[in-house]
Amino acid sequence: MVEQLDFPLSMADKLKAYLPPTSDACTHQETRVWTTLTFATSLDSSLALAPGVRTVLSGPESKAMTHYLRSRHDAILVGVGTAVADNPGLNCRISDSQHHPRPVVLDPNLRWDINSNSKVLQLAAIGSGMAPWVVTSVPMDDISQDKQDLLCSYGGKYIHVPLSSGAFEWTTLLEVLRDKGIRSVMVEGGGQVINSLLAAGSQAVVDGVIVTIAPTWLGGGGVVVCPDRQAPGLPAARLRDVKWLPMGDDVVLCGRLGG
Ligand SMILES: NC(=O)c1ccc[n+]([C@@H]2O[C@H](COP(=O)([O-])OP(=O)(O)OC[C@H]3O[C@@H](n4cnc5c(N)ncnc54)[C@H](O)[C@@H]3O)[C@@H](O)[C@H]2O)c1
Ligand SMILES: Nc1nc(=O)c(N)c(NC[C@H](O)[C@H](O)[C@H](O)COP(=O)(O)O)[nH]1
Repeated sequence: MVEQLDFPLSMADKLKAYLPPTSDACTHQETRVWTTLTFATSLDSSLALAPGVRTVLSGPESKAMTHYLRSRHDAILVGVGTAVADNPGLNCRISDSQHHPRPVVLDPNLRWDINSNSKVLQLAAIGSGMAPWVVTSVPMDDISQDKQDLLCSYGGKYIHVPLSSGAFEWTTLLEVLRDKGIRSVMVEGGGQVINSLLAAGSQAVVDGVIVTIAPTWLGGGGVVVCPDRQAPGLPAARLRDVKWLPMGDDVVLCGRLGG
């Protein structure tokens, strides 16, 4: 049975200021990709009990919110650590939405063994999601034709982006996505992706931040959101235009960062 989630319009309205403009109100989207950072965290800033462990934090209401966010973005971006740990679907399961975001997976060294058993491809095959774009630093000529054909047969592809100081540069990544028709992206995680996006040189690309905070402490050893400081003695980042929305047992924190 395909899961169906509902998110009340009254709640959706409260998130509006933190989300990409709808196509009829589109202004800046021709030139920049609207970037929303969104994830669920424990009270001790953990995304998961340990790297590689799928950990449910969101309650039903905030989970529905996350899927509403998926209905409002062209793309959903995760790191290969999340792809490997969670075997995620990365689709939209809101009952009255026909839209699925394009999954984008940062996999510089092609660590993800994506195959016909991967949930994201199974969903794409039945029209309940889209096949991923895998962003890698491996040159296309070095990716086996079988691998490329498999992804292509589901409607996905590999995209080569060179590394800069050992990582993809966010402005470059977003330009690549924009050139392929993406106008909005939600970055879901995991820890390394979020910490890299919140780094001093990158956070300016973030428009909206929507964080689910679950009333639980996961304890030491988790996957932690803890970006580097801007400089010694200076905080890493601070949100503005902040709003807190209770959602079931969780609270959802909305704010703006760069933009
Ligand atoms: N609670 C949540 O909202 C949430 C969301 C997503 C993932 N998770 C959890 O987080 C864990 C995975 O997090 P993680 O930190 O281990 O992995 P991750 O998903 O952040 O992936 C890390 C990998 O992505 C690549 N990567 C990340 N940033 C990059 C950059 N700027 N340039 C180039 N490559 C980059 C690298 O290969 C890196 O090893 C899993 O347990 C998953 O269940 C939780
Ligand atoms: N909002 C949120 N609450 C959580 O409790 C949790 N664990 C995630 N995790 C985010 C991660 O990026 C993907 O949501 C998962 O990998 C599962 O993906 P699917 O639901 O199968 O698409 N996100």
